[in-house]
Amino acid sequence: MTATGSAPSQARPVSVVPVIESFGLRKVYGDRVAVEDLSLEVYEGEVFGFLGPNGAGKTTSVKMLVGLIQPTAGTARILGRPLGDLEARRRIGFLPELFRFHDWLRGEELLDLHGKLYGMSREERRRRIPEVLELVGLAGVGHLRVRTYSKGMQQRIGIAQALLNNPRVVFLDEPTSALDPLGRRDVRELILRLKSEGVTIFLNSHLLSEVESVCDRVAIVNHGRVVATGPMSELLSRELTVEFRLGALPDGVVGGLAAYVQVETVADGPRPVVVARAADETAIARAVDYLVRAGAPVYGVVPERRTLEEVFVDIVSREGAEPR
Ligand SMILES: Nc1ncnc2c1ncn2[C@@H]1O[C@H](COP(=O)(O)OP(=O)(O)OP(=O)(O)O)[C@@H](O)[C@H]1O
Repeated sequence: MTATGSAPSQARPVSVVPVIESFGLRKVYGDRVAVEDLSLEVYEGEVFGFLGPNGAGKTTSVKMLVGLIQPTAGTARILGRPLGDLEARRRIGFLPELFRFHDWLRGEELLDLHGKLYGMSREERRRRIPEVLELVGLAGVGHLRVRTYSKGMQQRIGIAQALLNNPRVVFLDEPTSALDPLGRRDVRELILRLKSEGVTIFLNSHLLSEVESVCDRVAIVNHGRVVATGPMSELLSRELTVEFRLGALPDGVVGGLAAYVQVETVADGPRPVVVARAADETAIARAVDYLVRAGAPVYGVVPERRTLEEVFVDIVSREGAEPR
């Protein structure tokens, strides 16, 4: 996807103006609770990752937020307006999961149809359609029928459709599932470019390395409720494993470490190595301070960097994630 205009930038500070606010959203189908209790806030200009195991209620949540289905209970505000508000819907872009296109249409015709549905004038559509085709890397193939597109091209035209109305907030449900690694990189760049323009992105994806590289904050949902949320850096620095490389230890020093971290293994010797679990980075700093005060030479402190995937698996398996 060629990014026209300015280069992607992550430098723009994320504001604290809430663009999406939900309060106890709930959706029940018959006797099945699809979403139990969804409460979250997403701020203007951030890339927000919405994660969870299969059946956790992600798609149902997104459908409620974009006004496609009615919640059974709870409320939400998008761009400061109530759910389903037409003014807000005009400024929302949405790429549904497994979107099925009118594949007999040409790419440009499909976008024209969606432009009409958004209420865009003929003039606006004529100007904007080539722009979004260029943005998603489909310039020059808009005249071909969608049925002749590869899966990756179909996903790109879906993203073009979601950006057609110059949205202020875009919901992307699995936007890269059909894309090859180059296509994924393109979408990542496009997301960062949109963010640099102040657009808020709500990203639903199972590709956790991708989420890790692009999201400012995330929420992990399980059984239809948020079980963890926060800035990406905070989530990744929770419950770290850390290795303390020490010198000759005065008696009882390792026992005293337990006040700061959970000691897992101690390898004795002239240079003892203590491996411990720490609640966060502050706990590591306190443990180091304690060691120094207790007269233990500290030669190294090596925190093990956790991936989002490890954090996700830890949180969800602790919660229990039976398929639903
Ligand atoms: N229209 C529906 N009628 C009945 N049950 C539904 C309906 N839509 C979703 N569900 C159920 O609600 C639960 C949540 O589904 P949802 O599609 O929101 O999960 P998800 O987190 O998006 O899953 P995935 O990651 O597999 O896409 C599931 O148990 C699903 O079977």
